[in-house]
Amino acid sequence: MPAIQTEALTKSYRYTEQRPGLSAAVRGLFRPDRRERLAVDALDLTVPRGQVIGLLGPNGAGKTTTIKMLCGLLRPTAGELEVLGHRPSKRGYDFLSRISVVFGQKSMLWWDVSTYDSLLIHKEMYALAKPRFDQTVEDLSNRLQIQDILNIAVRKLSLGQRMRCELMLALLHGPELLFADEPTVGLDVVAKLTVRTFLAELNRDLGTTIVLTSHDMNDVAALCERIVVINHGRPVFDGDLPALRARSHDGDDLDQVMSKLFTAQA
Ligand SMILES: Nc1ncnc2c1ncn2[C@@H]1O[C@H](COP(=O)(O)OP(=O)(O)OP(=O)(O)O)[C@@H](O)[C@H]1O
Repeated sequence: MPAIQTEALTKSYRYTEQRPGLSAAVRGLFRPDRRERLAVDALDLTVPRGQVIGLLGPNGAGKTTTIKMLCGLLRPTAGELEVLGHRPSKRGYDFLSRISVVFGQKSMLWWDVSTYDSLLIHKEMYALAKPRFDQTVEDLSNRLQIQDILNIAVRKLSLGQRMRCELMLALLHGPELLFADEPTVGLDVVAKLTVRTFLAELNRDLGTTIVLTSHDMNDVAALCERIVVINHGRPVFDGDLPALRARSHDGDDLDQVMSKLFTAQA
């Protein structure tokens, strides 16, 4: 059974267009201008277990929407979806204890308490036994080099420190599948390298399946054995790094290859 299997997975958002100006805003109260935006358009995707896949695309391509459906945070509008043999939107305990998600742009840590306190809350949520909890905390904090900052309030951490703590919290319960949505956004080169090395080791040592989104092609080149590029919610490329590089002409670097891929399909 693959880690992820989708068939014609579709999500459209309904929203109300806000018109500029006071009188238009008042008119809008009585006659709202309802619109629909197709964010993910009949996506077919199969991800085998143990794969590190890069889900790439321009801003607004539908990457975050796809990830939110895969982890059950959003209900699809249409299509079929199975993740680790489960229907994600049911949000069953067995499913939730086998996956995890980390967002570079959104914190899952409690802001006013230390990372260690957040870890203790997750220990209870996932019913982890004390010896396993202690062992995992020691192992992950060594790998992420955060032993010294576990007891500091999260709001006092730098972005790079917080991101490493986010990863630790996300992985405390030993998920088989990790969704990492822009985990290196805003990080300096040293912090980016630490996160990349950590994710590579996680996949190599524990066989964790990883779905990564990133706008940094160095992350993708270092980590992803497979790259799926989506635009307007549809795949426009599915292959490995050499196949992506093979699209390079006149010495284009990977950013230029991606840029051409985005605009050609727009
Ligand atoms: N709650 C919402 N209501 C209406 N439209 C939405 C909503 N959330 C996302 N969208 C739209 O859906 C499309 C896909 O958005 P999504 O956030 O999935 O893109 P993305 O590929 O993750 O972009 P980025 O790289 O900028 O994070 C965009 O056009 C966005 O404006």
